[in-house]
Amino acid sequence: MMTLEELVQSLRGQVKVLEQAGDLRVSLTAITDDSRAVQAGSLFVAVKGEQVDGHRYISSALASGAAAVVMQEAVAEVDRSYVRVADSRKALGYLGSRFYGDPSGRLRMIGITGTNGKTTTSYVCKALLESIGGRVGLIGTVAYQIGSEIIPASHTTPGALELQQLLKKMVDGRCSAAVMEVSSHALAQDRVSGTEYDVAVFSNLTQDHLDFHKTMEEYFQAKLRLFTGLTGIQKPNKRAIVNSDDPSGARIASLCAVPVWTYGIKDKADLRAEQVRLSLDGTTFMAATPAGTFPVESHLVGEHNVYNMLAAIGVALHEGATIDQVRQAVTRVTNVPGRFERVMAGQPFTVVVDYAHTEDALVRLLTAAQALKAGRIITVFGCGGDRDRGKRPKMGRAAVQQSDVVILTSDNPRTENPLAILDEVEVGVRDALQQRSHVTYQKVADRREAIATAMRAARPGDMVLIAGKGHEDYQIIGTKKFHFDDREVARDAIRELTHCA
Ligand SMILES: CC(=O)N[C@H]1[C@@H](OP(=O)(O)OP(=O)(O)OC[C@H]2O[C@@H](n3ccc(=O)[nH]c3=O)[C@H](O)[C@@H]2O)O[C@H](CO)[C@@H](O)[C@@H]1O[C@H](C)C(=O)N[C@@H](C)C(=O)N[C@H](CCC(=O)O)C(=O)O
Ligand SMILES: Nc1ncnc2c1ncn2[C@@H]1O[C@H](COP(=O)(O)OP(=O)(O)OP(=O)(O)O)[C@@H](O)[C@H]1O
Ligand SMILES: N[C@H](CCC[C@H](N)C(=O)O)C(=O)O
Ligand SMILES: [Mg+2]
Repeated sequence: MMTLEELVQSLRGQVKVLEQAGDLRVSLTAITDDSRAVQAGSLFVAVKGEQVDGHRYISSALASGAAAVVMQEAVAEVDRSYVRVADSRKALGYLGSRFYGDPSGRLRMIGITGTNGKTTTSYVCKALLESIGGRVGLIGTVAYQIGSEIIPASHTTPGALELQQLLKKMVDGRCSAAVMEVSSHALAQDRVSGTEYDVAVFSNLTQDHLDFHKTMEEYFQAKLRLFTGLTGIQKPNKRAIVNSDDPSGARIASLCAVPVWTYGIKDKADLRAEQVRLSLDGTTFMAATPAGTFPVESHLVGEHNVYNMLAAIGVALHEGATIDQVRQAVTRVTNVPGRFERVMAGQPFTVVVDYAHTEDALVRLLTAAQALKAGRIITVFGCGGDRDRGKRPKMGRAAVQQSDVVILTSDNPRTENPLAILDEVEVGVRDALQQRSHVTYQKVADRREAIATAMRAARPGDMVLIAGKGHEDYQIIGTKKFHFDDREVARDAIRELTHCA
């Protein structure tokens, strides 16, 4: 058990303590920022959220037996020990880290940020680091993994306390390193305060999440925090690994005060891919790195994955992997769930499920498909509700620009009217159709029906791309989650074809 005094020491130099009252030696059994989870002896941290203000729940937390409160606002009715700080959301991560034994200080911590490529890079990174020896934990969009334990992910980057709990589990589970995706939401909301990274990776920055960040500059500044945050950390041998083919990457490299390795294909980067050969079964290239130049053979498809591999190779080399370890481990990565995942059910055409849900991702997916296709490209996609509306027409345009058949459908409509979302995507579709009038276009709001329509339209040699939901095994309509898996639905639709034939 820990006292409030011990916990508050973790804020020193990080978050200003404005006021304290009561006995700070009070022992705390748990820590939470959710009044509904308070038990006798808990510390309740009142956080101002995006939806509600946690200070409103202080009385309820006290009624449930909270032993102490950390808060930002002066609240009159607190009759227990309390500490008032300048920023309770930022404090939450530091307090959590201390409560769970500063786990990030006991692991090699790899943080990966950027609009696209984080999940893929994290999977490759985990495989590469495991080749050095030792267990490697993983936190990201698809799942949280601690050894053989796999916890379905609620967020790409969990909330501050859940994150510290997971990292503690990794320490307890004798992991030597943790690879994690760090979303821009997490950086903006201080979910990773108190987490000390050894290596930070930047993949790229293109439009997404402008519902939350408002401008691209604000979005960039959120990503940048992962890199400027490295400076204040005491760990030895820190490094930033940054895609210098992306203009924002070059900017991050110039603003980062720790040693940097750049990576890229176009640029004269520290880690470079040369002689890239793409095929539907995988990719080969020569990796020119600070440790030497060597051939890489991978099952991952598309040029965008060359970037993801270079980033992961950079991390592994920095962490001490040998070239042989890297080469063997890269080849062992067969597939990242829902990323260019082939569905093979005996059909005479190619079916790919992919998580492209931004304009740039869709362009990269279609570019890969264009280079590898034998017949036409049939693209089924939509855009998520309650998310950045600005990306909708752009994705519509991108789909038409590189497909032969476009079937516009629903992604996760959430609380929006699905048809209204389609209308917004359609603005871009119609715009691009003016130049590409040969493209066949349909709108099928029901995703299952849209996938079946694509399968019926496919001829031998065609490539059907089902984009946007990747590994997701659900569809969110309104506030309800229904079971829905593009891969399963595609397989069912193919089976229907053979039944009807
Ligand atoms: C917009 C957003 O990011 N919101 C996140 C945010 O919640 P919030 O600030 O809105 O919290 P709130 O509901 O206002 O509550 C404020 C405080 O009051 C407390 N409270 C609330 C009610 C109550 O009865 N008692 C109580 O004490 C809450 O526990 C909280 O401490 O902080 C929460 C905890 O960290 C997150 O769960 C929540 O994610 C929401 C559900 C979400 O959908 N987020 C998505 C957009 C997201 O985070 N996505 C990113 C990026 C995805 C990617 O690109 O890969 C991700 O990392 O997943
Ligand atoms: N390096 C890359 N650059 C651009 N697009 C990419 C890159 N890597 C993958 N993509 C595309 O983006 C999609 C999402 O990739 P991935 O899941 O690895 O990224 P992410 O950053 O984790 O995404 P999210 O933030 O949604 O979790 C892929 O399915 C692919 O279409
Ligand atoms: N982490 C991303 C995932 C989007 C996936 C897409 N299927 C959607 O629902 O929009 C987000 O929450 O914006
Ligand atoms: Mg991800």
